[in-house]
Amino acid sequence: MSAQSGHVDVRDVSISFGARGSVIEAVKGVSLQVQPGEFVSLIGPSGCGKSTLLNAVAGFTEIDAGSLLLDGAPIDGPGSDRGVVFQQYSLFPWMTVRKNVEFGLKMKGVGQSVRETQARTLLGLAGLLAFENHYPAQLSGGMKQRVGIVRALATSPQVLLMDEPFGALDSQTRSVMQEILTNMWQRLRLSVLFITHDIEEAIFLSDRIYVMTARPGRVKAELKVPLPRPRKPEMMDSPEFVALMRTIKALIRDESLAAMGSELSDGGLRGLSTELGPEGACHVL
Ligand SMILES: Nc1ncnc2c1ncn2[C@@H]1O[C@H](COP(=O)(O)OP(=O)(O)OP(=O)(O)O)[C@@H](O)[C@H]1O
Repeated sequence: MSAQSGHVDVRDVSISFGARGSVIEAVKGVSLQVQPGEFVSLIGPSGCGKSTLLNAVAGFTEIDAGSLLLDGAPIDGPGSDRGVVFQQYSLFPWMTVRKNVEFGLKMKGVGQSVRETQARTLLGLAGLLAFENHYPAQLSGGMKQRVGIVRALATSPQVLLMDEPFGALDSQTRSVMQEILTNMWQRLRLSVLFITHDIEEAIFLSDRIYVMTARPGRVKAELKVPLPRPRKPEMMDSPEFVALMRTIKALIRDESLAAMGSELSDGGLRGLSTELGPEGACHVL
């Protein structure tokens, strides 16, 4: 089954913040795409505008220039066609797991029995059915984030927008979450735009990765991940994985150095080369 919708088109988008003379240019002239059913990650130095861009696609942040399209239609605010998952779990503490998941459907006017069936199906996929009547405070961090993902998926969005969703989790839980997310994504065939600081995570999960420059964030490179699906943890030792990891590390390090100023790079760190991965896999812009 291949996805037909969920095409995100970010065209020459610029976003700045500020008032009374002090303007911060967060994102400048960014163009990127997520094809229907594709898993795309955004990675880049801290403060380069990743969250700003994702928030704009979510419809939470206005853009100054360019255009944002979902399946050809302009994005002009939040909508149930996009599910959003943040690093903070943001569940309603007074509601049970299932009621949290049902919330978006209730807001859309979906009746009780359909809501319940849909919530239970998704909770089953995420291995959480046994916890449907628990409250968030009774769950571990990984479980809370799984509920957050299930909640974002409940309204059947075409696109899932994820901003460092596993950033607060320990590495064991994180890798289990990565596998759960990949499984759910493969079954549901939706598009994902995923932000992470973790290069290994970006490679393991993605079809393509955009590396951003230091602020104002622009697209520095676009890389295809040449690994088959389904992904297996042992692929992390493959030459392709290791080469891509090295390439992205160098690209980001160059940008972090640029952001920190030329003195540092003149003081012994200069000479770091931007090694390119497998031929054709990396397109430095
Ligand atoms: N609401 C806002 N008002 C003013 N400045 C903002 C606002 N949101 C973001 N910024 C600024 O825009 C720039 C980009 O921030 P953003 O959070 O998008 O970066 P990021 O790449 O997601 O960072 P990190 O990886 O550290 O989470 C930063 O300089 C930030 O201070």
